[in-house]
Amino acid sequence: MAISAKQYCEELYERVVKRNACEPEFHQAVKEVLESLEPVLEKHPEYIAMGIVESIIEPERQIVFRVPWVDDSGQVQVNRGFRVQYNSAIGPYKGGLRFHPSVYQGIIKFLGFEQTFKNSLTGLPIGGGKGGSDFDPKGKSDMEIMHFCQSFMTELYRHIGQDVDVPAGDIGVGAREIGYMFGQYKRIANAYEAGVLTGKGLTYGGSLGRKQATGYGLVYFVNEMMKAKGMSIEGKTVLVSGSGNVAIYAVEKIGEYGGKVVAVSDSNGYVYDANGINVETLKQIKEVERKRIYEYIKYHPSAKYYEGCCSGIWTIPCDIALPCATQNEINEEDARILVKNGCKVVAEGANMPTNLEGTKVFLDSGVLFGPAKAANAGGVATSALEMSQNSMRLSWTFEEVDAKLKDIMINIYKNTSKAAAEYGLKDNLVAGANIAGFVRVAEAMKAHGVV
Ligand SMILES: NC(=O)C1=CN([C@@H]2O[C@H](COP(=O)(O)OP(=O)(O)OC[C@H]3O[C@@H](n4cnc5c(N)ncnc54)[C@H](OP(=O)(O)O)[C@@H]3O)[C@@H](O)[C@H]2O)C=CC1
Ligand SMILES: O=C(O)CCC(=O)C(=O)O
Repeated sequence: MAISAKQYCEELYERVVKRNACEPEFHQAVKEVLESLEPVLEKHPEYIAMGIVESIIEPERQIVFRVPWVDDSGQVQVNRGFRVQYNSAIGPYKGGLRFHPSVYQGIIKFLGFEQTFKNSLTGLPIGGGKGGSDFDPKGKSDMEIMHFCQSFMTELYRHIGQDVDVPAGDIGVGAREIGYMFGQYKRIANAYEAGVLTGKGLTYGGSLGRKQATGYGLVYFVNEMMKAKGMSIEGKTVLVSGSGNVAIYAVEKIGEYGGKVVAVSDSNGYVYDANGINVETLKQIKEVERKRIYEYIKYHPSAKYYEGCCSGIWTIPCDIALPCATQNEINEEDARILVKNGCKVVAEGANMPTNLEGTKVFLDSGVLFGPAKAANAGGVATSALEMSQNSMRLSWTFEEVDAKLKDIMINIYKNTSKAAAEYGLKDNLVAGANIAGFVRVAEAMKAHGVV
């Protein structure tokens, strides 16, 4: 007798844990997806019979490499580099590079796995991938960053290409790092292949609007979620964790919609400004000076700085919470405090910032919850728009890119809520995003046969 979808998913999850030991973030990401897919697999047993679920969990290729470089004191340093080419059913592998000391195989795998579903949700032809290194950019000189990026690309270049695998930025990787890596790629490959990386500078093939896209897209998604329930961002109090690329442009767009962000953070602490976080100050400190968030109170002495990582920010009463720093920054207790203090909307700018228990608290409490795969997909979607412009050798205006981004986020909201409702899970956008993201990739894999 055939086993039920539930039993299949439970047994598969056990095998995943065994085969990928000591990778808790990866297990967490897989568990959430398998739980969401149970009703789909009941209705479509062919996905089990054809091994689609098992295949989608297994990366197509995992590359691990040595990254030697020389620091400013002449000392040789050796880091580890990763690229996980997760799934190419619907397009070339696509996803960012993360430079952070916490990076190891399990982090890159969870990110690559989630990226596959996210990229599918954008409706654009991009497969899933992710990479990075345990290199810590903090406190490094510009020369050290350049030497590291060049060494990283000296190995990575042989695995990527504009029709093969297209990396971009993530934590610790912005336009500066992409610039150094692009320069090294061009030199080694002896080709001006503009579409090999995205998030490029505007003078050499970058797209207007890419820098803003993840944060802006997140707020477009929040706006759609709230509009559908007769609510609006205007006049709402908002918390944004992190103070990097995603956080800065989420703060900016919330302000444009009439909301007030009262706190932002970094891994050392958070700043509370009852007058509303000043986004120009934030850009000055983080994008120009590359300093810590406590510098904010030097510009705005009435604001307060609280030392300590990372839950403190979630104790501030708010209407909307936007976690935009890193994985598992909201646990069950943080979620309970947010709900108790009146938070009605949570949308994930970071990847997997809420753990499984925290997510359950939000869903059970009727909080409008926008999961990362859907809510932060605006960044990679705009990367795909950058690839299109590179292929056409054209540049769209900021307004053109931003209008396309907005349409994409509106469609992601529609498709995730429709998929949730179709399987009797109305308003559960976690399930909706996993289901809608899965089905598109699964159908392509089915068409390709066992490959
Ligand atoms: N950039 C993009 O286009 C996209 C990014 N994302 C996700 O958004 C999140 C933020 O990325 P992005 O803004 O690009 O990265 P940045 O490097 O620009 O900023 C990261 C921010 O998060 C904080 N942070 C990072 N790690 C930790 C940690 N372990 N504990 C506490 N705070 C931490 C950083 O503080 P500190 O400086 O102290 O380390 C910093 O304020 C990530 O989860 C990323 O995967 C998702 C989609 C697209
Ligand atoms: O723009 C990209 O290709 C990747 C963005 C990213 O890393 C993400 O969506 O998590």
